Amino acid sequence: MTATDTPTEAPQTPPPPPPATISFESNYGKNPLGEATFAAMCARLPSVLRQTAQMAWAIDRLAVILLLVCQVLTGVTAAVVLAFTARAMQHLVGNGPVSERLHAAFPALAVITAAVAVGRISSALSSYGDGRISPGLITAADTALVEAVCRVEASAYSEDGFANRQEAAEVGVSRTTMMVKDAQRFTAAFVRMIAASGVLTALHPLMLPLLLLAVVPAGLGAVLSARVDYETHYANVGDRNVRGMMRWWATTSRHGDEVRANGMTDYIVYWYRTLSERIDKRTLTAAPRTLRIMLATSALGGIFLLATWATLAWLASTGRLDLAIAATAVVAVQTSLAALSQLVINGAALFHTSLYLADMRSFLDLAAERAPKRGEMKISAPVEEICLEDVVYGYPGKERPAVDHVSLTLRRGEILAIVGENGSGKSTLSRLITGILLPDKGRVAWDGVDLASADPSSVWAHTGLVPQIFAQWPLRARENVTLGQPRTFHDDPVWEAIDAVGMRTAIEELPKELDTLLAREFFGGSELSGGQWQRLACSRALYRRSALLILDEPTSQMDPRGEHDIFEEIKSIAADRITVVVTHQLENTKIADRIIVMQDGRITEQGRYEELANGGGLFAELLALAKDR
Ligand SMILES: Nc1ncnc2c1ncn2[C@@H]1O[C@H](COP(=O)(O)OP(=O)(O)OP(=O)(O)O)[C@@H](O)[C@H]1O
Repeated sequence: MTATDTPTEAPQTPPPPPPATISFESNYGKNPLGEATFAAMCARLPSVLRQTAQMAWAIDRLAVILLLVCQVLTGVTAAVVLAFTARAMQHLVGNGPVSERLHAAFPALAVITAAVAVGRISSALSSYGDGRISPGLITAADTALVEAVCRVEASAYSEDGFANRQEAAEVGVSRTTMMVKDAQRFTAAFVRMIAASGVLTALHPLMLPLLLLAVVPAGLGAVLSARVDYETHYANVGDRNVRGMMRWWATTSRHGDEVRANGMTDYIVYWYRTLSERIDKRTLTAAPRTLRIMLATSALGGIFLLATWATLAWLASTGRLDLAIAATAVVAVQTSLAALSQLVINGAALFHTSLYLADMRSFLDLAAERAPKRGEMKISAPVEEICLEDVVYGYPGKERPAVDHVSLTLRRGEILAIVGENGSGKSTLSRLITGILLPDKGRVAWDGVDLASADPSSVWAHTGLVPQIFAQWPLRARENVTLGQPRTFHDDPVWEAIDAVGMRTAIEELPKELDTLLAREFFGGSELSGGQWQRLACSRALYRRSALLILDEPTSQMDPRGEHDIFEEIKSIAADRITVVVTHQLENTKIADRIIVMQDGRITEQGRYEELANGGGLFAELLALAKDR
């Protein structure tokens, strides 16, 4: 068929597959609310209030005091309004000319007006207090989450459910914004309710229980719908997490070419829509449940409210309640009703928020558990020897270890090359050498110090790593070199690292040289080519002048000159450090003092280039394949 031919019949192809169903069978696949009773859920409120208060106190004590004063004022003003309404009513519904009755009621009316004004001012001040606390609270929660994730042992990322719990915690962070507002509204309603119900009970002891019956169903409804809402959220966490990741990969300009030129757009859009519809479907199945709950509880509440008004009418019409008192009771019922409704609605909101915050807290606890607890031993430079003794490491959920009984000694001044086929364990071995991962069996020791008992930051103060997949930080060019290092007063060391990877001209051509933001997406930002980014990643590792330099496929995107420059630089600085190069470019291993060949997690050959090239093993075979073009 020629290029201009068109097929006469559309080929039969299966429809595109829907997104994979993500289900978690682990502990975290189970909704923690599944078996919680209504009473148990309500019992959470005091602890949520206490935690909110503690967190707010740590952010802004003055604002917390202001909020507390305002809550008390709200209650006092509500009580004053009701008490003086009763007094004013007695005058207003009494006998005599209207002007006289008004005159007699005037002082009480003035007090009511002043109390209402104070109530309004305290409510405005409450919003101000909340406004002062909330941003700090969100920042504290957000940074705590980012820090916790950055600090966990790298092995935690591979644990079942870790990413999903992180996603759930992210929702908790975004809900922090509601925390103070909900708590403040809840306590304000509580104080108002106490004040109003006190007055109401003084008017007639039967009124309050009836009112309570009228609003409790609404509270029950709000809590039960919050529970349904959370259940839906919980069921959707896995899908939402994958959708979020996919969204980033699909829409970031960095992968725009791959998406377009490989004709991926239609499938990605289909995938995204299908997954979103699956999430929507779960959300929609919750809607009738919520409706049923709301209708049933509203009906029940309505019946009790009718009973309250009927009782009031009966008390007044049978003379059991004075008319003036009955009129005040109407106001007190309205006030109590509003306060009680606010109490249950905000209580339910607080409960709702607390569910998400509990996820955040439990993730932070998990992250704290997974934070390195290795020991206090310090590593100091220069590092003379790194020794791996019968090291085994397997990723969670994998049957076969990625590194299997490896013993190896690296000495200062040596360049070690690690080669082997894909998946043979080269990167895992380098992660074990740097102490990013700790072995399941065996030990890795730097100058005799077992990394399992060494403070990891003291280890990483002496490492420089160029990983296979490196970050292109949206920072200035200078920070892309110095990131992770203390600042220097001048740029000479930065330029030195840039020269070492042959990037001087490219950086000088940037609009603001070292000050240029390396992110094309942002105004004033610039972009580097793939190879230039890789050179910059190498300069970042070289700049550290570390005792251990590990380069995992450092030149895969570089032109021959860049590759030559890097390897020359590696050779020239090798005497002071231990250098490890992981590479598939076997010619590059000529610079190594020793090459190890990995197969299925084990070292199967080692020696110098010439020995291995003529040794008739895997190295020789791979070399022959590389030359057979
Ligand atoms: N984070 C991870 N979680 C689970 N398994 C992993 C993880 N990283 C690697 N593996 C598995 O461990 C084995 C060794 O992987 P490793 O990345 O060390 O190989 P490699 O030799 O560096 O491969 P390549 O040449 O492709 O870079 C592989 O089977 C891989 O699937």
